[in-house]
Amino acid sequence: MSAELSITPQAELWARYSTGLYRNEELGFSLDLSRVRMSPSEQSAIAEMFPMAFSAMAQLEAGSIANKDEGRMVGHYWLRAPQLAPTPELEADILQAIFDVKAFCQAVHEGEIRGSGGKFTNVLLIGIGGSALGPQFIATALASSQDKLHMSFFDNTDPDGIDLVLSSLASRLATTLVVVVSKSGGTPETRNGMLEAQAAFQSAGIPFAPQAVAITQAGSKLDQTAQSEGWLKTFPMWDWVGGRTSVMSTVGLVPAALQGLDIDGLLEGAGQMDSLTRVPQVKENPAALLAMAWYHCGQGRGSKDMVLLPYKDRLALFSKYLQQLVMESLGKELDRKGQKVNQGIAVYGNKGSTDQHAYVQQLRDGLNNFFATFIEVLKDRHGDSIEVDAGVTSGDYLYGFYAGTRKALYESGRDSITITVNEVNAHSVGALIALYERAVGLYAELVNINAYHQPGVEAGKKAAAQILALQSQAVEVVVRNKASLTADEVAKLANASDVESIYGILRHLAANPSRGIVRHPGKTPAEDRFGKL
Ligand SMILES: O=P(O)(O)OC[C@H]1O[C@](O)(CO)[C@@H](O)[C@@H]1O
Repeated sequence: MSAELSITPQAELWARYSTGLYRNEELGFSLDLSRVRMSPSEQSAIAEMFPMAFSAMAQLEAGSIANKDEGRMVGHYWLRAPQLAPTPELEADILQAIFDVKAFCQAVHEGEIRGSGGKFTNVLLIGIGGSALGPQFIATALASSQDKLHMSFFDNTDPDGIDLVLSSLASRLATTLVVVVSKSGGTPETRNGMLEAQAAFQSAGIPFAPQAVAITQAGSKLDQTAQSEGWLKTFPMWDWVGGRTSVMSTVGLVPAALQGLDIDGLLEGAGQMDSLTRVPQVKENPAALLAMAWYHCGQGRGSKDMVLLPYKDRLALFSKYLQQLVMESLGKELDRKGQKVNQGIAVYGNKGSTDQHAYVQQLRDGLNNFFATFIEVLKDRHGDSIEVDAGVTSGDYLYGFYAGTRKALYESGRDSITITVNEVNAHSVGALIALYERAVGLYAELVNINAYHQPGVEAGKKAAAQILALQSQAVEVVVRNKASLTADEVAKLANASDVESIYGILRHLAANPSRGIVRHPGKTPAEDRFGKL
């Protein structure tokens, strides 16, 4: 057999890897698509769609109304390149906000701004979705023993979860700075968290307002509350920054700076990646390469899930962060022509090698309905490692498990992407965030959807409001009646048809004695009776 036909798979893969690897030495970043089975003709076919995507992205950065459904610009790239903002006023606003964040946090760190108990020791951030996920991801990814303030989060309206955080803050409330984050200023979960925090401060006899910061749009309900109650500080959010792309705005910069993290590094890393992903050639643009691989793997319909496997504990929250960034951006019913497409890419993952002892079994041998994205971090740790075997460290094992899993998946016909960074630091975290923000934006152009609105979440919010309205009707009926009633009887007396919702509401209330409702179990839910406690 002639030499050129005797290429072994390893030699062929090595050739594919080394010729196709996208690398940027300055950022210490590389992107490997060699384990995505995509022929040159398939790549060319997808690449033909990119000039339109690059042009749309350029218009977006120039200030077009890229979010047509909400009539808004999409300006998260300007947060790390203010000079790109479409007006001098916006540029000035961005620069002023960064200046104010630094000045405020310096005053907190130096004790010029203090709590009733002295210098601040803790931050309690209250937010949800993009108003919490970005701050949580960065706080975890960049945490160190040098942190200036300890970070805690309310990111849900779960009383038990709130109690758990409050108990960890117990003796330190007097030196805890509360940062309430809500772009709309009206998200119920965040409002509830704020009220719970205020109640905790009140029962501890600590004034809340002097230790409270709001990050929200001017004029929002939260802004009005902060102004009327005389909170310590407010920072602006702008309508041209979406919640899931807000981490480089005050939403992420305030908590990161309070923690003592390098916010300039975050912004610089993101800005450097933005420059790379602005290049209008697919092969020279890491975000375009990523979007092309997503499109190929899922045939432009998200038919395969994106499994995130960072082999670094610090990056464990990245998959949760990307779930919102990717799925709230791409998970849409209609495309921009109004056609029903039910688009999206499902995202899940945690970290390697941990996940090899959880679901990698199915990835290797089960349903081939995914593509993996490995994130390899070259630097093992600060300082030296012990040897766990002769000449082998735990970091060698982590590398071996990554490389082995990548090989095992490829050999069983599963595609994977590998992103490699030298180490996890503010620059590389900023760059990773920016990479995915751009890849989502470019991919959305390929499938012609608006990546910047979220109509689907409004449905859930409206339904929740209906349930709460039903609750007050049901309670009023139960309290008014001496005899206990079945859910069906309550529904009839409340002129409500949704018996099951009434049952669920009353069963939940009865499980929490302080609510004054008791459940007398019958043989079936229909026979359960509810009365006053
Ligand atoms: O910052 P807000 O307005 O409280 O919204 C929180 C989150 O809720 C959503 O609006 C809907 O999930 C997200 O887009 C956003 O990040």
